[in-house]
Amino acid sequence: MTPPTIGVLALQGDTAEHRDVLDGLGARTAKVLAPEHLEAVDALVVPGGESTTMGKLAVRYGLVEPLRARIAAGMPVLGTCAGMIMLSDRVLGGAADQTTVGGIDMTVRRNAFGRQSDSFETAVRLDGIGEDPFDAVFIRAPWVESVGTAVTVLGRLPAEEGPGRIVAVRQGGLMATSFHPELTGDARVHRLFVDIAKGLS
Ligand SMILES: NC(=O)CC[C@H](N)C(=O)O
Repeated sequence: MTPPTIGVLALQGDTAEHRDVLDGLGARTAKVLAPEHLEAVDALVVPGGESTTMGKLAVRYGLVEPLRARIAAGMPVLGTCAGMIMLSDRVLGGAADQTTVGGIDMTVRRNAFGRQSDSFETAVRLDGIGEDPFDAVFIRAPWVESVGTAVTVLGRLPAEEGPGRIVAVRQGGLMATSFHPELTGDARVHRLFVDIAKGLS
């Protein structure tokens, strides 16, 4: 079986870091900046960055409908931070003209943690990556307010960070994290996603 090619949406945000982690896992990666690039990949990472800008660029590059179509057809996608917002069916605190792609039956709150904790790092237990908690970096992150019945919660903030906010989810081949798994030198979130892309998980 040929290994899947995993695209990284390169409109905006930290694309290079995701490609580095995926390359380190031996995955084949490709930049996605146009609809024809999307046709050439088997799975996609939507990185962190600024979801309003990313949404505008996705419209300008004609990627919104192709992305929705591929997601509807079952393409696995990992969305991190702004990427989580892009994959969410409903957004609270979005800009008036916020464009998302959707796919995961959830409501996220944008910039949810407020000024006091704009950025922080904390250990999060995640289903599917083993027992050791993941060192999760949150940067003006969203949290998940609620999920539909088809969504599996993979991880929540630990009790000392508040009332168990959901920060990682999966719905079929779609996976999303509030935090930036590409920044801490721990490839387990990406490994899980590569396994999903290979149909192994
Ligand atoms: N690090 C990030 O991706 C931040 C997300 C950003 N606050 C947004 O709303 O898109």
